[in-house]
Amino acid sequence: MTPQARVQAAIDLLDEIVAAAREGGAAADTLIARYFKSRRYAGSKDRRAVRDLVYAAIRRSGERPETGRAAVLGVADHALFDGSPHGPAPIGRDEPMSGATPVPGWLVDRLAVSDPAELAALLERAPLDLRVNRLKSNREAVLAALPEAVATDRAPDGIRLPEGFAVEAHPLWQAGAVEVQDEGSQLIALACRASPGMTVIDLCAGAGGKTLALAADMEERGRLIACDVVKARLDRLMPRAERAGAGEIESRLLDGGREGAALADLVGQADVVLVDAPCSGSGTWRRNPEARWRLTPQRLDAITALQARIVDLAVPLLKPGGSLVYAVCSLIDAEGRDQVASALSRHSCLTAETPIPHVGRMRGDGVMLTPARDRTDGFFVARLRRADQP
Ligand SMILES: C[S@@+](CC[C@H](N)C(=O)[O-])C[C@H]1O[C@@H](n2cnc3c(N)ncnc32)[C@H](O)[C@@H]1O
Repeated sequence: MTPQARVQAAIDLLDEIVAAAREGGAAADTLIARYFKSRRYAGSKDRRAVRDLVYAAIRRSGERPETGRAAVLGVADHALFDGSPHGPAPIGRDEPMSGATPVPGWLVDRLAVSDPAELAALLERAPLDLRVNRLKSNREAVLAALPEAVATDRAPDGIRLPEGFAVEAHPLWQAGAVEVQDEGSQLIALACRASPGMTVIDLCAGAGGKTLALAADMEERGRLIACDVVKARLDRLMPRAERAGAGEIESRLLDGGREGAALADLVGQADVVLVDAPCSGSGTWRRNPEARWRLTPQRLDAITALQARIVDLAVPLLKPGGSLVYAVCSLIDAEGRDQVASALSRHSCLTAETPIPHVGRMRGDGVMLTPARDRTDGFFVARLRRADQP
């Protein structure tokens, strides 16, 4: 492909990505893979160049662009818009070009961070973090086996690797000694203070990233119950648990809207309930910058209503003295600070505790972690303790 044809390919792809973001269609990665499947003439260098251009355009623009061409005009060499065959048409006078904005305009005032360096860091490339699985190994042994790795600053089992490290091909990963997990996620599992003998419920377990960290803390003693409403996600947990040597995890599929039915026997039983709630994912834009084009005020309202409903499901599961750990990978206050303030006002039995001493910055009754200050994904986490007497 000529450089001009690569630019046109990026424009065509971005048209599809913009439409999919508007209509709730497939993710950018899926659309890129599909595009090249039907264009076998594109070599690996072409694919990489087009992909890089597409992602540069997505990262540059917090606002969903009107067209793929407006998005590409912001990142491609304008000399390539020369009208040559298979390339883009020459640039017209006053042609719209999408601006460089990290955050969609409507969200600017709703984020917990406003400093330009904090905002820019939300779109920087994310590091590759692993959690060493203490059921199989320890950090010193893994660091000795991976000379390119360094220990993370705060998560005691975390290590950080250079970009592009093929972790799933490594024998340590295949043996279950390490799991891919951002240091921020590791710190949230740590906020649960799970220990052997406890009953711990991971209410929004997904494919079990944090469940596995909790299992290591519990050393296979006690009860660890992983719940979710999506069967495909829970199904992915069991093979991971097997690889990690965490065989004692119970999993429960919940019926969305009628979750209480499958939780009835757990009322008043839990030392800890982790609510790693479904959220906008605004703290993980650096991994998924396209998510900014999909979020709308209406969608955010629906997400926050669901979060509040899940908190209300979690509270009765706590035993007196038990703790609810609420977390979102988001820096939108409505999902973090305000959600917890509202939970505390609805449930007078709860009081806020410091989630993780000396980590992050206080935000309301919780703590936030940000890419710029903490070098993690963006998170909000709070720990709410139920009074000893019911
Ligand atoms: C942020 S993700 C969880 C990620 C997971 N804890 C991890 O560490 O990999 C949120 C999860 O909440 C689940 N979810 C959505 N609605 C739910 C509900 N009503 N009850 C329980 N889980 C729900 C989603 O399916 C999704 O897997």
